[in-house]
Amino acid sequence: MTGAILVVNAGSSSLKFQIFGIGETGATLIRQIRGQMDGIGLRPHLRATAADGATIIDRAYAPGEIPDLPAAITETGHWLGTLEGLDLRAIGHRVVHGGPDFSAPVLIDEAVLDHLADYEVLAPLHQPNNLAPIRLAMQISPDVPQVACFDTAFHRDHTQVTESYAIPRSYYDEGVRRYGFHGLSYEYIASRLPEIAPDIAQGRVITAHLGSGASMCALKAGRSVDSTMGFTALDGLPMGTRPGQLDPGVVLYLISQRGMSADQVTDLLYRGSGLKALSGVSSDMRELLTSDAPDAAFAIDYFAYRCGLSAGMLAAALGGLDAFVFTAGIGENSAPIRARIAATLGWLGAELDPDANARGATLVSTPASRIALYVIPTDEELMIARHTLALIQEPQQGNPT
Ligand SMILES: Nc1ncnc2c1ncn2[C@@H]1O[C@H](COP(=O)(O)OP(=O)(O)O)[C@@H](O)[C@H]1O
Ligand SMILES: CC(=O)OP(=O)(O)O
Ligand SMILES: [Mg+2]
Repeated sequence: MTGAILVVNAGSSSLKFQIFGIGETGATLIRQIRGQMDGIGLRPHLRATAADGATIIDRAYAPGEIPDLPAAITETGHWLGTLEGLDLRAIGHRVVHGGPDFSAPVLIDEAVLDHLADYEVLAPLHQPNNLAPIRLAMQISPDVPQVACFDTAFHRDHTQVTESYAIPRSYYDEGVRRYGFHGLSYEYIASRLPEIAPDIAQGRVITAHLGSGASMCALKAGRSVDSTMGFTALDGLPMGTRPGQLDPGVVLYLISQRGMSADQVTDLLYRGSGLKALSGVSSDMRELLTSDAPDAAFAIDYFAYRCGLSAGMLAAALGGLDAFVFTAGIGENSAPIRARIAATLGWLGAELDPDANARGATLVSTPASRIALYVIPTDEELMIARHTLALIQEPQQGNPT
């Protein structure tokens, strides 16, 4: 082993991290530690396991101890600092928004960091949390190179028709575009498909990243051709606390008729909508599935219905569909939600195998299904580690700062 790479992935409801050893040849990554702090502000829990599955830490906190992501970053950073014998060669970070200027991973310096801070307004739930650990590491370990890997980068070869809004072109030129997010997850899934389903990897695949944030991506021969998210991570599918697709007229109404400020609308759309608002119970799909509240069932109906609509839209973008992949927290773990969504794909010829689905098999469709249905666990952290390793070995800062 020739040192290690720490990967940090700050999502909207969790802080995930992994440590990879770099193999002797410098070309391989060996997973050593995988962990996350989740339930932030609700039921905070820090867990980490070694490569053999042994628990290294399993600690629950009171909600007030870890009320938000910054507190999770501080606590997790403190715990990582107690690990002995860690020969860190680089830190790779998930950064949600790369805007128009970053279409590939980049080595971080002060100028890059300032540039990325400009995009905080475009991803208020994520970008500040993505940048905070970078600043912290710059202070603690200024000599360790840090790499930013973007959610938006994998989608950056979309055509201009896909990427545009029908508003004056000058807005496109200044960066108002449909970017799409969860790109590291989709890039990882695209890298797995040739191993899992070589016949399908070259075909038309919708991948549904259903977590606390949720989106779908249309993959053609492993490349992203469209996605449900846009300029920000608000568009598309309903999410834990975000509404998904919303007529912009609703925003105008909130401002002009309800007198809401930009901050109030931001808070409503990023933190006060989605499953949480519809159910009145929780933003967490696990809690909705076990709740007896009628509004929890309504929120699930809404989620499944909107997933079906988006799948239809992306199937049109692909000109047909060969496979559908479920991934992320809900997609990987919830058989009932997969069943609900698979039912919305019935018109395309999808047929779920209920036993395989209940078991959480990789292939969950029947042999007769015209569309193959897969469950593939995502690994954004491995994708980040791969990019980080590539960049520290051959630093090319192709992006402007
Ligand atoms: N067994 C499960 N059944 C239903 N939902 C689940 C299950 N396990 C996790 N989830 C859901 O996954 C979501 C979190 O997904 P995740 O991909 O970890 O999100 P993020 O990275 O955005 O924080 C939560 O809504 C959680 O309820
Ligand atoms: C972009 C986004 O919504 O990310 P997450 O799912 O981690 O909230
Ligand atoms: Mg996530």
